[in-house]
Formats: sequence, structure tokens, C-alpha cells
Amino acid sequence: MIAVEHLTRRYGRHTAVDDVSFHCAPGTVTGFLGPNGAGKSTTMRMICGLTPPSAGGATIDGLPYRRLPSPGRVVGVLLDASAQHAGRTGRESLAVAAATMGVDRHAVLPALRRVGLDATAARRRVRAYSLGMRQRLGLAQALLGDPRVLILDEPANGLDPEGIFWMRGLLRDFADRGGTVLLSSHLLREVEAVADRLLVIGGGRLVAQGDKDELLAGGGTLVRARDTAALRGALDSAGLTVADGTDGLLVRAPAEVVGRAAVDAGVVLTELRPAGSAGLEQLFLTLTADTPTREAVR
Ligand SMILES: Nc1ncnc2c1ncn2[C@@H]1O[C@H](COP(=O)(O)OP(=O)(O)OP(=O)(O)O)[C@@H](O)[C@H]1O
Repeated sequence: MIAVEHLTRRYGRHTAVDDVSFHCAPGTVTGFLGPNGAGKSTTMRMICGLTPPSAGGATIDGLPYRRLPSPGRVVGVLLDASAQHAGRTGRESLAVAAATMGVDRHAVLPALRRVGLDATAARRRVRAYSLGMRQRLGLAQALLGDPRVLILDEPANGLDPEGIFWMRGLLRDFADRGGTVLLSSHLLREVEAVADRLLVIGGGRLVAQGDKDELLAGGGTLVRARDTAALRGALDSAGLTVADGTDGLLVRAPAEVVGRAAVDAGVVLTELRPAGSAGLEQLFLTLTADTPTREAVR
């Protein structure tokens, strides 16, 4: 369990993280979403005891990270894959981590294999690794102590589509066995497929959090008509909030209300359904609109 209560971090007059509270329960994957500079890394660094909070606090399984007797055995952390020692081989990197955590060194090669790094990769120096390989190595290190909790900052960075698919499977399996996962991303689509819960942060503040399916259900209605201009006019006249979606118009209202507005205006619809992920995408854009978000949903 990760418990974050009123976490705040100020840098001079700038508040990077502003009164953020959330819980991540065992058996769940929580996607921590927000555009660049929203405060995801700072929040995660505070949870892991690397950045002192200006106010508030966080615990993992009931204790602040720095008071965990053997942190690597409780929580696996991957915050910056590029920060690994470039002169060590992959195997040496994990051997050092194993020694630090008191893990049997025989666990090193299986851990590398688990993340798709074979014997050849294990012998190569980290400086020759691609970013994707470094992410895999970082994940192997995070998993080495057989922790119950994983905290991963943008773990999909540098992974190809097949690698992203593989990682989703690994995280899903970890959570299905009772583990707790918190992973960040600036791309909605990257976490949408694996997360049970979503946290959306913008400008240092949590702007939405909840069950992914509930957030999807609250994503409004997607509606289409042959005559889009007439449909838009009908929805505007009914006082509904309308945005352009890729497949039609996205309306912040239940399907029945949207259908009635169209009927009242005599507009024939060709489609009317819950907006699902398109709505969530729109919601994400709206909620983080104060920050540069366009790339957030690419
Ligand atoms: N050490 C620091 N000194 C001053 N400002 C900082 C420091 N670390 C972070 N910030 C600022 O805090 C804000 C949040 O940064 P943070 O790295 O947490 O965002 P993020 O959501 O993780 O984005 P990204 O994906 O770009 O890393 C940014 O405005 C950043 O410039």
C-alpha cells in the first residue's frame, strides 16, 4: 500500500507539487498521468525519500521510505533509467544491487532473463545499452528484492511497441499476484491499457483521480450526424458542452440528453454512444489545460 497525504514541494516561489493526496492499494495498477513538468517525478521522488517534502508525507506499507528496514525488499523503484553506472555490465550492475539488498547473487541472471536481457546483453557494458535496455535493466533491479510495491517513473520510455506490450503484461501479472504498482506517463494511451486507477496531475495539483472505468464512463457521449453543423447547433442550443473528437462530437452529457437535444432539433443521428477513451482523452486535455498538454495524448 502506498499512502500519500498532502504532499507539497516548493522550489523558491514555485510550487512543483501542491497538496497531493492519494492511496494505491494492493492488487492494483495506478497510472499517474500528466504533461511534462506537471509534478509526477517530484511526487515519486518524495515518496521514495529522495526529495524532502515542504509539507505532507508518504508511507509505503505503513512506513516512510527512509524508515523501511530493507527498502529494496519492500518497494522496487525505477526513477531514472539513464542514471545507471555506464562502466558496469548489466550483470555487474545487478550483482551490486543484489549485494546491497542482501539478495542471493544467483538471482541475478534469472532477473535479467525475466526482463528479456539475455546472456550476451548481461555481459555488455551499460554504456552500450539502448534506453529500452536500460529500462529493462532498471526494472530487473526494481524486481530483484521480490518487493510488494513497484514505483516506476515513465518506464515505457525508449521501449518499442512490443516492449511496451511485454511490460504491461509484467505489471498486470505483478498486480494480479497482490502487488501494488504506481507508474507515471505523459501519454494517456500508454497507461490506459494496464491501469485500474488513474491519477491526473496538472500544474502540481491532482485534477482527477479514480477508477479508470468510472473515469471512462464519465467521459461523456460521442455523437455523429450526417449534418455535423446542424448537430452542433442543436447541442449548443441545448446548452451542452461540445468538443471535436476524432470520430465525431464529444459531449459532456449522458447519451439520453444528447439524443433528446438532437430529436428536438430534428437532427438525424448516425451514431450515439459513451465516448470511452476518446472522452477520457478529452477530459485529460481539459483538466490539464493550464499546462502544455498537446503532446500528452499523442
Ligand atoms: N530541483 C528542482 N529545482 C527547481 N525546480 C524543480 C526541481 N525539480 C523539479 N522542478 C520543477 O518542478 C516542476 C515539476 O517537475 P517534475 O519533474 O516533477 O514534473 P514531471 O511531471 O515529472 O515532468 P517530466 O515528465 O517532464 O519529468 C517543474 O516545473 C520543474 O521545473
